[in-house]
Amino acid sequence: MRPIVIVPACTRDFGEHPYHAAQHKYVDAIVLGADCAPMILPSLGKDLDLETMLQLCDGIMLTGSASNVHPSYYSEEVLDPSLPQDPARDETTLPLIRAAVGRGIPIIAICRGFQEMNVALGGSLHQAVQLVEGKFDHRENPELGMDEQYGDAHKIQLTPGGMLHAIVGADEIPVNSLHGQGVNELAPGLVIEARAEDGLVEAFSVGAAPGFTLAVQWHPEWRITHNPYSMKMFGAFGQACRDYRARKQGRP
Ligand SMILES: N[C@@H](CCC(=O)NCCCC(=O)O)C(=O)O
Repeated sequence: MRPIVIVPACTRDFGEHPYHAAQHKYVDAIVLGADCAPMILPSLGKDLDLETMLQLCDGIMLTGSASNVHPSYYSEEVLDPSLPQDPARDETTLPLIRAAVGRGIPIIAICRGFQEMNVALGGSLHQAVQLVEGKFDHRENPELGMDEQYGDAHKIQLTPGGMLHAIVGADEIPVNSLHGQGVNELAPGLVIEARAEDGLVEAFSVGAAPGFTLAVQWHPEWRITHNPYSMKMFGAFGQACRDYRARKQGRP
């Protein structure tokens, strides 16, 4: 039996009907990279039976999304109302993150998921990184094809001696970049695992968490089997989920 990894959905309207949706590349990475069983979790917010979901799962993946975490969660007004939001996803993931970290449930978080973790644990975001003095524009060019949009965009420097440095086995790696927002104030207790060349935090872990936690701003799920660094990251996450499941079942 493979460990179950829950994937909180984005809410989207397809025609007249609202859906709970997750992109294929994320759930595919859980299978191909972590050798776990993905299960998309409807973002029901306060109506979600959080306890049942936490009992059921052996890991959590927080995906990217074009939508932004609502800035009211870090006491700011919306800077650009034309950008998409997903309140139902916020209401689902932010309490889920806090509960899961406390229980040691393994978490891998990507892009929006990375930003959700920082906000859920008490941090804040730059709502438009490109407007911050000294920071690059980290957004993708939407006029390019997908392979170019998800291609290498810049390098990141991994924190020497850090968890991600140990997993990846390199001091510096190239990453893609498809985000307009980014970490401003890092939440208390988060450990920086990588920074971009402009100093922006690109990866962190939760220092005191009893379980595996890895949050990254880029997209390791993209064509995961073609990227050895991504396969190492997801491999470590998958092993953490297997270990968590074994402990839950009282096995060594
Ligand atoms: N909206 C946030 C997060 C950006 C993000 O997750 N981009 C990926 C969207 C498409 C995908 O899931 O691959 C921001 O703009 O910073």
